[in-house]
Amino acid sequence: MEPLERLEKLLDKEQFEKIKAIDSPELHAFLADWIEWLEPDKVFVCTDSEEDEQYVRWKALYYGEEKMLETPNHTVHYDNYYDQARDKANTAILLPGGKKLPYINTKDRDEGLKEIRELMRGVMKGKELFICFFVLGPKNSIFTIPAVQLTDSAYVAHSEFILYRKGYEEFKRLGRQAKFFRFVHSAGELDERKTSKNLDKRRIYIDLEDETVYSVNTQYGGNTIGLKKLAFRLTIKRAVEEGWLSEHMFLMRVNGPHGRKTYFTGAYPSMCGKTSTAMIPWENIVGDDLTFILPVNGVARGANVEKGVFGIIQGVNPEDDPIIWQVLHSPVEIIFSNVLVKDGKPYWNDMGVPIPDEGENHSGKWWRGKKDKEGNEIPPSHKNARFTVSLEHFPNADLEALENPCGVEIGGMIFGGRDADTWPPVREAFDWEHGVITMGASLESETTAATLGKEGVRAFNPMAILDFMSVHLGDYLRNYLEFGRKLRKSPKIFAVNYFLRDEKGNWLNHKLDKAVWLKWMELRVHGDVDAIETPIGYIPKYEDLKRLFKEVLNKEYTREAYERQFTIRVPELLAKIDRIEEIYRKLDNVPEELFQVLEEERKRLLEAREKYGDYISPFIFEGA
Ligand SMILES: Nc1nc2c(ncn2[C@@H]2O[C@H](COP(=O)(O)OP(=O)(O)OP(=O)(O)O)[C@@H](O)[C@H]2O)c(=O)[nH]1
Ligand SMILES: O=C([O-])CC(=O)C(=O)O
Ligand SMILES: [Mn+2]
Repeated sequence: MEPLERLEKLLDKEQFEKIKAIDSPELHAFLADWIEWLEPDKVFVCTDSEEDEQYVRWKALYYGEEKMLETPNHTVHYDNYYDQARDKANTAILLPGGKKLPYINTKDRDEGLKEIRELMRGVMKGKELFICFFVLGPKNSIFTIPAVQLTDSAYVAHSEFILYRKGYEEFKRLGRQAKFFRFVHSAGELDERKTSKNLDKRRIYIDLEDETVYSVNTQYGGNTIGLKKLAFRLTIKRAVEEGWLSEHMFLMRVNGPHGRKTYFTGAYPSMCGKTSTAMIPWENIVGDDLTFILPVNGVARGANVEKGVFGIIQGVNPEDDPIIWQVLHSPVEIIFSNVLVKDGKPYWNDMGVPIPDEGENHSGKWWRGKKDKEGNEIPPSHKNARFTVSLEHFPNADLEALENPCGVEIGGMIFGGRDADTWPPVREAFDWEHGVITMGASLESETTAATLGKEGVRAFNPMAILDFMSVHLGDYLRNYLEFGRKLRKSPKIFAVNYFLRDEKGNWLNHKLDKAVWLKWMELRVHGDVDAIETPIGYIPKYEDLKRLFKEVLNKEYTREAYERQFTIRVPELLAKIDRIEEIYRKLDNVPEELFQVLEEERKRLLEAREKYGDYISPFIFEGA
């Protein structure tokens, strides 16, 4: 039977008409196959109408995946206590013939497909299937990629309406031309709290060949929201094949002197400051997690893949994050996940106001001192608890940049991670290659609660993207290096480190100091200030930072603080180069210039040590 005929039998008339309006036999076949396989009781097809979106919102409440909070338009969603973060161990890239790729969890494609299909057979019996259409990137633009999501979780569909641009009309417009991504998700069997039950059978499999991702027995957004980190694996591959960049980066506007607007991207691993940076007062946010960068007439132009924020809520407080705080306390549409709720109000760790001693949270009924099965005390909210909200509600969102079908010109690209003792707070690369290799490709960061497993372990994480990598690292880096060469004017590359500590473990910087680093980088993009040349790149001059600290934060910045933060730590830097080189030596197919650039940096550090010792004050380089 033809797919459309099968669909006519599977769907009620109204839903069938919505599908039939899209002229795509490929889509019809995909839908017919999967609806027959998943066996939902009911199917709902979402168009771009407000009515259909409203239906999904309501179903999330009706099925108990979300509950209303006191403030209108606010809801709370819980994931299973053991389903609070991305599950790296059970996420795999499917590759034909059991091919392996370094640093990537791979699985034989046939085996993986067989396994996941088995797990999904009839999994939606008794449930409703939502079929949703979205696009990645701004609509009708050089960045746009259409995607269809099948899910039995109204929470997942609801989250996607907040986070992505609607795509039903785009599917209709493109018809057979659409080269679309597909996502098939089922939360699986649910427990009485409406959280996924069969976590031992949690699987997330990415099929690059069919550009399809399957996810089952999980609800946590990072494992389930197709257009977010699942699509990301697919776009990384497309980008490498087509010569552009798909990155784990925020996109923001830094406001320079006399109304000058300069756009920056920043790649930091999960829970390492992308949202906090893009949301910093004084500047404007375009995106906080995923950016596409295309070469357009010799210029790097970037666009936010998304239109909303799935942000970490722990630590959001009125002083450090006034804008997020304000939005979270206004009656706009927000899903809070895995927070503490008491009398209809959400609470989270380190929110800077008193938190009740009991309520409901990700562990069920909660009271202070409650322990989990492992004997660990359960905090009020999970460390990876999040809020989901559209960017349009943020007073600091640069909506023009967000919707620009040509994206915005990127002036600077920043790399950073959790690094207690090696990199200075901010520095600028000598050039594209130097930045890509010694900053991006050499990124290391301590692990966080955004993934299941141990926290605080220093880990190699090139471009903050390793968790999502879907191609050989060598091919990825070669594409990066070539990308810069295609440009008339390549963005300047910078590295930041917000997480330096002293011997006692205290932070060397305040959370808002990044505002100063951003202003300095903006000036550097336009050559407005000089800098000090060191073996690892250019660092700011004390006088410039002193002035900026005063102007931006109204703070005195002492020579002692500067010297401590910007000391060039030669032993740590050399040890890092050794670690990174060793990693890349073990891989085949790494661009040769990576080793040259690392070797040059090592030589500069050794020469400096010869002259000035292990720990070199920035004032020494300034005088040299
Ligand atoms: N010490 C310190 N902590 C910071 C700083 N900036 C951000 N953080 C902390 O870093 C954590 C997460 O930061 P986010 O900005 O939400 O992380 P993200 O990079 O957007 O993460 P994902 O959404 O997981 O990709 C929060 O717990 C912040 O409190 C800083 O300058 N200093
Ligand atoms: O994908 C997620 O779960 C949230 C996120 O941004 C990340 O972990 O980088
Ligand atoms: Mn992220």
